[in-house]
Amino acid sequence: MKIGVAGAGAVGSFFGALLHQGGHDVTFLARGEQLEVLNQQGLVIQGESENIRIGGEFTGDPYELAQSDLILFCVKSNDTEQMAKQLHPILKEDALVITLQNGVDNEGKLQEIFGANRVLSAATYVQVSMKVPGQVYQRGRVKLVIGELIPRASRKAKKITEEIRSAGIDTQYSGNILERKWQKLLWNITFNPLSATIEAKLGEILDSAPLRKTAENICREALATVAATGITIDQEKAFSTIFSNAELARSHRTSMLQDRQRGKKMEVESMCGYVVRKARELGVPAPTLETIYYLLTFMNERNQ
Ligand SMILES: NC(=O)C1=CN([C@@H]2O[C@H](COP(=O)(O)OP(=O)(O)OC[C@H]3O[C@@H](n4cnc5c(N)ncnc54)[C@H](OP(=O)(O)O)[C@@H]3O)[C@@H](O)[C@H]2O)C=CC1
Ligand SMILES: CC(C)(CO)C(=O)C(=O)O
Repeated sequence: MKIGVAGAGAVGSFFGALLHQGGHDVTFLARGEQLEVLNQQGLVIQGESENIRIGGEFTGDPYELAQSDLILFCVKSNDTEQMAKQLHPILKEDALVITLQNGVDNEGKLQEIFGANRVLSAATYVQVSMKVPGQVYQRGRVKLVIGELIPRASRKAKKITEEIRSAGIDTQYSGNILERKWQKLLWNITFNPLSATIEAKLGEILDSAPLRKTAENICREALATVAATGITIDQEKAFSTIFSNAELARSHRTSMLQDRQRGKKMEVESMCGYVVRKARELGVPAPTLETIYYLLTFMNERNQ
């Protein structure tokens, strides 16, 4: 399959590299220093058990993705519309776009631009960061759960799941991907905004009584919001899974913390803003989350 990676940062470079290794023809769209280093040295993945270096096609020109059968959509959510509008006029009409992004609001934005039928979604389980350009540092489990957003695209989602699995990536199909993405969002909202506000790794949040209590409050508020949307989630089970999974990622700097430390705009709107607005709309009190949302919004504005 011809695959274009739209946004070869941590997630895009990592999954693009695995697909390249698995025999797919992958083109990585990058920019700035990242692109310069990729062109000079190739891409290095520093995994838990091995380091791999891959060559491949690295470009700053979106037209080089025009012949892709599949786009791995991996920019931060603040860049979703801009990247989608660049790609839409140049892609083949039957090319599919799969979002590996966190949150649950990129899907709708992509469907509006590419059409409902062409967009798939993935819940992305991986811990990756770019310590220096051209090098992705990966820890923890690697897994994708893929699904369609409208029932008539299920055949496409199953086919893509198979293609990605056959490249050696643990990949599952889900008939209810948005619920799965909400579950991932619950994890992210519990830790990403707090970790970015106080610049702490997950282990520090888990070990400090006041920080842990704050994370628990956020988690409870977000769980109540999800319940009010009508999605049925076992709240106690979800709560304990979120905190036990965090134990497995103690040394991870969340992607939002990475953005803060690199002076990049954080994904505040698609993560906190989205849930805060949903809570307000549904009459669910979410004071902790709302406060963190205001603090992060201030930080994003100050950095612009
Ligand atoms: N990091 C993680 O462990 C995980 C992240 N996620 C989610 O995955 C998504 C991607 O995260 P992550 O990979 O960490 O983010 P990164 O910032 O590392 O990657 C995004 C990349 O896209 C590039 N980009 C943006 N716009 C363009 C453009 N027009 N042309 C070329 N390149 C462009 C960015 O460049 P620049 O840096 O110049 O802006 C950056 O290199 C997010 O939604 C995140 O929440 C999900 C699971 C785990
Ligand atoms: C914490 C993690 C790695 C969970 O997959 C994540 O989604 C993020 O850093 O944004």
